Amino acid sequence: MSSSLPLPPGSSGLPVIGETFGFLNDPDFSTKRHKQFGNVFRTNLFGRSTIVLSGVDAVRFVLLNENQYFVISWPPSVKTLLGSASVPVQQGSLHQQRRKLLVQAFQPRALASYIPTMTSITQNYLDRWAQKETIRWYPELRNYTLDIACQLIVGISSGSQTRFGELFEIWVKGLFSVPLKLPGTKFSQALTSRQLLLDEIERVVKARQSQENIESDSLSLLLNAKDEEGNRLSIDELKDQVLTLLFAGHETLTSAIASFCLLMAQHPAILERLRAEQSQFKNDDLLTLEDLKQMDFLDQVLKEVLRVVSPVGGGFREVIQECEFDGYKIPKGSQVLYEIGQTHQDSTLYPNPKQFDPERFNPEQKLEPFSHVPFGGGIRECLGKEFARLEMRIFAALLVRNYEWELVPGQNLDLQMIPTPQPKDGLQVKFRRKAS
Ligand code: HEM
Repeated sequence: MSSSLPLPPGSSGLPVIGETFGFLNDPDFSTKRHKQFGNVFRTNLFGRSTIVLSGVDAVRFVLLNENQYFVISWPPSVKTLLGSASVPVQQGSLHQQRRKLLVQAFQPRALASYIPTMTSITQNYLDRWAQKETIRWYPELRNYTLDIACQLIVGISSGSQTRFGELFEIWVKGLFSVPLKLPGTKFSQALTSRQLLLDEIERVVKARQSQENIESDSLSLLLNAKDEEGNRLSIDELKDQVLTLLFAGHETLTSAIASFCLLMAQHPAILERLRAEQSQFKNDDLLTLEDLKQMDFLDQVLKEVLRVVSPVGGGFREVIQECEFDGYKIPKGSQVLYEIGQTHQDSTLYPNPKQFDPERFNPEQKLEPFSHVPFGGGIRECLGKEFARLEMRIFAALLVRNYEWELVPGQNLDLQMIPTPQPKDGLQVKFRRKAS
């Protein structure tokens, strides 16, 4: 019986705040504790007793026992600001039904229809950067991914330059904050922005409903999507889902693309191999799904980027039934954190884990299930995984074909980890079009 087993080793830290401060501020918080205690340790985060689990067995255990031992758990600020209808917040059968509906915006046909828009926004940004010489790339990349998300998810052009983009940034800043509804707090500002964003989404939805020609974006697909009983999403639910997709599709992708840019600047031989692969394709900027599928080395490189710097560090779950892992009791009512980034650094899975080596993902190497989980897994696997992979491939292909960039010396390239990993000084580069 698990009740007689010991709790995992670790410390609860200070009263109330536990070890939250260290978790948020020390990039080696988990590494130190795993070294001392092994793959499982106990701590206290965000006011809750938390068990942190790392490694392939732990990830499999958590992700395959969703709804049996674990359910999704979000800090109160995230839950309120995403909205009760948002798919990452929903649980049980409703969650599964809603996923089936939303997944229609990410089917291969839908993805293929997104390629021209992704390509032209990418090309516009690349041309603009080439005229600037030196850029602080991270904020530019945030605008870039937001523009693509706004265009393809709600049909709003140049979103980052609009009032919608401004409101969105305020809303994002409140997501992981203390949920105090006092004037001036990040949380109340975000709540106000949420309402204004929902109003704007409603306006777009209503305009779309009265429009004859169908746009090629997720909103059109979601407006028409039906569940098994033939029901469509209500307008209130649609608004929450659209806001969620905008968020999920923006921060994570910015981090992933920026890591690609940084790692390629630091690994010129790999960049040269990528350029050689791209030279096999027609350089007319008209990418097709077929071309993208044949970029095998690029695919390996992007997998290694997501391993070395995982945009999402892990996922929180609440324990709904006491269970056992690795000889320890996992008590009901506590929360668990399954770790993605730490699992990707496990030297038994990835020898010399700090080294950037795309050959780890050579198709001849057999990958153990749940050892490479940048997009999570099980019934909550990332809904936008293929959208993200598509955007990353388009960006990377167009970038390496025609442009070169070098890191401005003297900047701090250490990563700030929250909310997603990003170079502390914003990734400053000299950028230009390659001489042909
Ligand atoms: C490189 C980019 C991305 C990464 C690394 C990533 C990673 C993840 C991870 C790890 C999860 C699961 C979290 C958990 O288990 O608690 C997740 C869930 C999710 N992702 Fe992504 N994501 C990315 C891009 C996107 C995009 C582009 C979209 C949509 C346009 C998206 C939509 C979602 C949604 C809706 C969920 C919740 C699924 C559910 O709860 O059923 N993601 N993502």
